[in-house]
Amino acid sequence: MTEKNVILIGMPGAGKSTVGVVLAKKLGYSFTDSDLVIQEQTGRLLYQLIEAYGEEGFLEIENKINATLVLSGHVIATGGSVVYGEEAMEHLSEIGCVVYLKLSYKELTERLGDLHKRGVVLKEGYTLEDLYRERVPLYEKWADITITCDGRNIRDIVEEISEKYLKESWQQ
Ligand SMILES: Nc1ncnc2c1ncn2[C@@H]1O[C@H](COP(=O)(O)OP(=O)(O)O)[C@@H](O)[C@H]1O
Ligand SMILES: O=C(O)C1=C[C@@H](OP(=O)(O)O)[C@@H](O)[C@H](O)C1
Ligand SMILES: [Mg+2]
Repeated sequence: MTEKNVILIGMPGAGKSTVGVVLAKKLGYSFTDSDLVIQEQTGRLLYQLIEAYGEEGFLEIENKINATLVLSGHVIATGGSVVYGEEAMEHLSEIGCVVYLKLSYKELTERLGDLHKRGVVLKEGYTLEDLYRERVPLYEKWADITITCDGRNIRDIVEEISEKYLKESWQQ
């Protein structure tokens, strides 16, 4: 690994975007949210992309944009569906330390509102539980560090990530 970045992955609602900005401040890094990069590069909102190109089309766009991010010294909050993109995940693993924000199914259901309003990529007939079961093995596969977030506040989570990241010398 030649670049120093922290990449946050996990289910929608796990806290990637909110934790990411606080972590960036603590590490003295910049902050990038892949979802916003997608919106900037396409000139459309995420739900508009899903409407226009369908879920598969959105995943292709997400894969391509994340696979071509050129960043160093950033905390990168990804979108929850990025783990379906093989090229994206290979690239992100190359440019930094991948941190999985793990949240139990129970706490996730309490935190998330209407999934469709949130723009979650959900195949026809899929429940949140199906999605959780399908994705957890992917998050686990790509994680360099896993942080259990249940019942914990943001400051606490940021503290644990930065401690583990700095200890493992990922930043060199
Ligand atoms: N540790 C936490 N405890 C309680 N609420 C949290 C925590 N982390 C995030 N949240 C809340 O959960 C919601 C989803 O967070 P967000 O950062 O958008 O998640 P993601 O980017 O992973 O989808 C937000 O309303 C946020 O304030
Ligand atoms: O998990 C998903 O299917 C998605 C999560 C969203 O990001 P967050 O994980 O930040 O909510 C966003 O990328 C898109 O709407 C799809
Ligand atoms: Mg987010």
